[in-house]
Amino acid sequence: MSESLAQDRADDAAGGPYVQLDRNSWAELADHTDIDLDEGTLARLRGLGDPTSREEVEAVYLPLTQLIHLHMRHTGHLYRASNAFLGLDVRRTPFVIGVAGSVAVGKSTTARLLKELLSRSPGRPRVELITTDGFLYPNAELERRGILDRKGFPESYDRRALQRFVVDVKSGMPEVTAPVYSHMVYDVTDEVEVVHRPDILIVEGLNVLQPARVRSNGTTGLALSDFFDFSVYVDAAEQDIRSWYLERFQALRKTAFSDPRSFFKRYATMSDEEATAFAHKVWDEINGPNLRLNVAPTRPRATVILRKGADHDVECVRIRKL
Ligand SMILES: Nc1ncnc2c1ncn2[C@@H]1O[C@H](COP(=O)(O)OP(=O)(O)O)[C@@H](O)[C@H]1O
Ligand SMILES: CC(C)(COP(=O)(O)O)[C@@H](O)C(=O)NCCC(=O)O
Repeated sequence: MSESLAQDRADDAAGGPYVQLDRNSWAELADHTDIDLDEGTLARLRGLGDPTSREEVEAVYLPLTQLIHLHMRHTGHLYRASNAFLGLDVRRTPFVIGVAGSVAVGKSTTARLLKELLSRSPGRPRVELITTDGFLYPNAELERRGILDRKGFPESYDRRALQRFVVDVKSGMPEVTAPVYSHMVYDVTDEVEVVHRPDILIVEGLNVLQPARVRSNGTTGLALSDFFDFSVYVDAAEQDIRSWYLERFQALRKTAFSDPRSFFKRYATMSDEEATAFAHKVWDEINGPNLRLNVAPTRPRATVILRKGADHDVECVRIRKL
């Protein structure tokens, strides 16, 4: 048994803050209302190599959408009542959802599915999604700081700018811009994304559940997750995530890497052995250590943990009850 699974079991035995439901018990919670995704839409939302099926959407993502909707309704009531008590004339505050997990675990598919399903839920809320990679420091700055081989580690992001972005959206600013990262050029671009007062903002990224940093004087500030109303951690065993990463790397060689503009274009023409050795190295020296040191330790901070099995299907769901 892995250390983290053993810890989960110990937490359960001690009556910990989560309730764990297996896939079937979780699926039964859905009331099978009107939300449906056709195969074409689902194909558009899936990440490369991600096999998420309609059955998975129904069994896992519909109950999750309903649970989020419930939280959203009650959070809305609470804000309104609290603002009335304080005599504040504030517009509705966007409901912010964080989606965290390792590189290659399938966070993007989860985030895109939630965006689509939530926007079809009662009241048809306007949902916007941003990924945190736009807030990575540009390669030149990472190089200046000596951390170009630490892309994805917490220190490789402009955390202050990311937090400012979420605070600005949450405080109702009419237009808030976020920088855009390109996997193709392997760097932050000059493009920006503009978020216009959504009802729901989804923030997806490796480190969105990181706790606040301790300042040199021993005090702590606010963390990005202090502005989340709900969060999802997409979880799986590291050996499974590692093999999804390696398979995706091979698939990218035949697709994105063969574009002459791709930063990785030399891996498209390299021998299989050399390319595989490179992908192993990136996992073993960057993404694996980042998962173990920084990403996985934030898992207990999530409202919901989706635990995937080796076939990518969610096997069980843990929900914070306290
Ligand atoms: N080098 C790359 N070139 C093009 N697309 C990539 C590259 N690396 C990752 N991607 C794509 O970027 C998205 C985000 O990947 P990642 O950060 O690993 O998160 P996750 O797999 O959890 O969604 C995925 O859709 C993936 O297919
Ligand atoms: C861009 C990422 C850091 C993910 O960023 P996120 O949107 O999760 O903030 C990751 O997908 C990645 O490309 N890591 C780089 C590992 C490497 O140096 O190749």
